[in-house]
Order: sequence, then structure tokens, then C-alpha cells
Amino acid sequence: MAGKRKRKSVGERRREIHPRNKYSDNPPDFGLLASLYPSFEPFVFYSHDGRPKIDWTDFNATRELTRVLLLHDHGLNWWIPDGQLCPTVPNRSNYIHWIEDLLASDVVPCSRADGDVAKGFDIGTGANCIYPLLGASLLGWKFVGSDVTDVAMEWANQNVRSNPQISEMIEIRRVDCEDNDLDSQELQNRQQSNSEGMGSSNNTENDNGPSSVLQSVSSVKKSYNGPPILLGVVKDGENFDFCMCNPPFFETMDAAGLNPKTSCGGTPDEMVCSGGEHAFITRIIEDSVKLKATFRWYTSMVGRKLNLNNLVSRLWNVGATIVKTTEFVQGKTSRWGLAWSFLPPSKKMISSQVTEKKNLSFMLEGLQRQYSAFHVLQSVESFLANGGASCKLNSATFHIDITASEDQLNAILGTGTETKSEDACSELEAFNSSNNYDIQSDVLCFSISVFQQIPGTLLVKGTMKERESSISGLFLLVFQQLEQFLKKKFCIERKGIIR
Ligand SMILES: C[S@@+](CC[C@H](N)C(=O)[O-])C[C@H]1O[C@@H](n2cnc3c(N)ncnc32)[C@H](O)[C@@H]1O
Repeated sequence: MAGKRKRKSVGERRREIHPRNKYSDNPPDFGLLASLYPSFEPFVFYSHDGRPKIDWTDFNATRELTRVLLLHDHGLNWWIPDGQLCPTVPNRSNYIHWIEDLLASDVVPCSRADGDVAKGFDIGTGANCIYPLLGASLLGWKFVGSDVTDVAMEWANQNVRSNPQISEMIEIRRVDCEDNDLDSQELQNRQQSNSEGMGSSNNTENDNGPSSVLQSVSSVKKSYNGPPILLGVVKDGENFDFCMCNPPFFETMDAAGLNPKTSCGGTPDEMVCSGGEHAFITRIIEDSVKLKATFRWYTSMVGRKLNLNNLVSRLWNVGATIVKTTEFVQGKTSRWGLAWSFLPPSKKMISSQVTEKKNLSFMLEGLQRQYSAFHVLQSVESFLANGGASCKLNSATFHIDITASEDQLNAILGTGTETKSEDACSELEAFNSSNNYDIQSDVLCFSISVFQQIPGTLLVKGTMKERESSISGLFLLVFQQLEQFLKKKFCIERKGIIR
């Protein structure tokens, strides 16, 4: 990437990358790869300080990088045709490792017999088939990878066949588009997107774009009218440990935007659907309500924080027993992982789950000397009040009583993200006044207390007063965000992988 960006420290890089990611300690060495792979060599040039670089705006360069990384680090043979979405290997590996954490966490008990390998379902595997290839080669998982387009079918199958060591573990499944409720509006949308977007080989990979591009308000109102996603694609009697999805994020190719700094391909079929990611993931949620225990974990990537917050609320409302989120920091943008389940949490989790939702706490360790509990309390107040929440601070008891509406909680959750521009705020207002959740008047009442444990260590406790509120799911998210905010502000930051 050209430009004068400061080189990231190892610590900074680590925060952006899962600790088990192959590249967490060893980022790709373009010089070494160029010396080993003559086909990659023409794409590598050296900056004035002698560092090897590639031109991220050249699709052929990014594709060749992905090819040599998959070959060199994963022993995988891989290719995609011109213009198809080209995945970045380190970023895609983060999602795989997060799912690995979910499966290992035992929050939702595993019913698989010992010795059976985990089985996943990759919704929209694409021509690149990246998740099944990585999941099978890194972790020995079996996969069904679904897709709707001819090119994805042909190339995903080709990519599986080119890797006989794992080909038995991956089934590529065509989604039957004949029987679906794909309506004329959806067909029209897609045709329009195709005519707008074809021939553009310079599209941003959705790794780079969604949180920086504001879609129109209408995107969150539209529902998905495309081919089936899970229901009707998963066969009777099938069970999976998880599903995963890198959804078509955008409603139009215009909304996908062209990121002049990168070229990772991406055709309208890959990037666009009616209603964008919100509608696509909402359909996955609707399918999951019907399929329930067919999957131990349902997961998806989410490109926009505003959508994440809404989808979390929706999940609590439809009766998910557990909802988890994580943030994937990718360069200057963030994306989020959303996971949920309908299975009863494991016994040892049940009591902590219940208390987890009502009473939450975290330690602020390594507090810098100049800060006291009172500074922390004041920061809690301004963090919450900035979103419009009403806060009553009691400095004698180090306690704040808070009342916040859903709008205010969403505004708090938007703090510090790219969606907190004026546009995003008016979009948020427009969305909140037009959504159909009917939870406008609901408010959440909770309190935050700060206690000194030992010098340099504070305990921050949150207690929710109304657990039955339809927006109570947001308490967990707000508290998690408060934790990150305070740790970043007052301590040497430590970041959890699963939150
Ligand atoms: C953003 S691409 C993701 C490709 C690949 N998984 C990746 O991460 O690079 C989204 C994919 O979803 C596919 N898709 C769209 N609607 C679908 C559906 N109803 N079922 C399965 N795949 C679908 C598209 O054809 C496209 O390949």
C-alpha cells in the first residue's frame, strides 16, 4: 500500500489478527515470495526504504499474492477467473479461527461423537471457495459450500478438485434458484446492478469497503427476495456444527463503491443483493429460527456496526439462547462477526448466562498512576451521556444510574466508529423511525459502579434493572464497548478474541 502510513508495531498488528492466525507473527514476506515464485516476482517492487511492496490496485497482483500465499503457507492449489472476488488470506483466516474458538468454548455443548470432525456450511462460497479450503486444510473440518452462480459452481469445484488431499471433505452445493421466491423486483435489481457494475475489475473487495460506505436508508427497510439461503438448501437429516457467511454486503454496485487503493475484484452477483447485508442476514436469522438445532452455531460477517446492533436485537427477540459478537479490525476498517445459537447453553453456563446478562463486570488492571476511580467514573458518564443517555452520578458511592432508549444505546454503540458521521446519525434516526420492531418506547435502566480492588486495579460492575426489556440484549454490547473504551483510555490494552 503506497503512502506514508506509519509501520505498525508488532503489538498493533497482533490486535488486528487472531493469535493463532499464521500471519500474526509473520506477515507475508513479499520479497521472499518473489524469490521463491517467479510468477509473483513481476508484481513486487521496492519502496525507497527498501521494503518490498505490491500494487494493491492491480487485480493480477492481489490474485497472484493470494495464489502464492495459499500454496506456500497452506499447500493449496488455487485460482479464480478475472474479476471474481479475490480473498485476502490473513483476513479470511481470522473468521476461521474465531469459529474455532466458538466450537472450542463449549458455551453450546457439542453433541458430535469423539473422533468425528466438525462440519460447517459456507453460505455463498464463491468461485474462490476460500473458507472450505482454509477450514479443511488448517483444521480438518468438513464443509458444504453453497452458491448460486455458474461461475462459482465451476470454479469452486475446480479449486476443490485441484486439492486431492482435502477434496473428499468439501461438497459444493448449487442452490436451486428455480423454486425460489425470487421476484421480479430482485431480478430487476440484479440486472440493473449487472449493467452498472460489469466490466469494473477495480471493485473493492468487501474487506475494504462496507463500513466506509453508507448505504441508502432504504437498504435496511428492504427485505431479501433472492434464492433460498439455508432453508431448502440444507437437506433433511443433515446437522452442522456451524454455518458461516461473507454476505453480499451491498444493495447496488454504486453502494459497493470503488476503492481506488485496492483491487480485489467482485462481480455484482458476489457483492449485491436486494436490501444488502441487513436483508441477507435477516433471512439467515429467519431460516435459523426454523432450522434451530440443525446448526450448533449460526454465524455471519457483518460489514456495518449499525446493522450489527440491529441484528443482535432481532436475535434476542426471536429467542436465540446466546448471541456473540467480535470485531475484526482490518487496516483502517472494521468488520464484525455475529454468532448465535438456539441450543440450551451448557449447564455450567446457565447460571452465569443469566447473571451474565443482568450483572456484568470487568477489571481495569494496570491503571496509569495519574488516574483514580473518580476519573474512570467520569469517563463512564461521558461515554454514556455522549449517546444521549440520562446519567445520575453519585460521587460518594462511585455509582451512576443510567436510563437509555434504544436510539441512545445505538448511538452509544456507534461511538468511535465510522458510522458516526452526520449522515449516519440521520440514517440511524430515519431507520429507527421506520423499522418494524415496535420497540421505540422501550428504555433500559442500568447502573455502573466502580470499586478500587488494589492500587492500580479497579472493578467496574454493571447491573441491569429490567431484564425483560426487548432491548436488554444491547446492555451486553454497551458494556463490552465500555470495557474496550476504558481499557484503551486508562490501561495498557488487552483485547479478548471472543467476547
Ligand atoms: C461476498 S461473496 C463471498 C464469497 C466468498 N465466500 C468470500 O468470502 O470471498 C458472496 C457470495 O454469495 C453468493 N450468494 C448470493 N446469494 C446466495 C444464496 N442465496 N445462497 C448461496 N450463495 C449466495 C454469491 O454468488 C457470492 O459468491
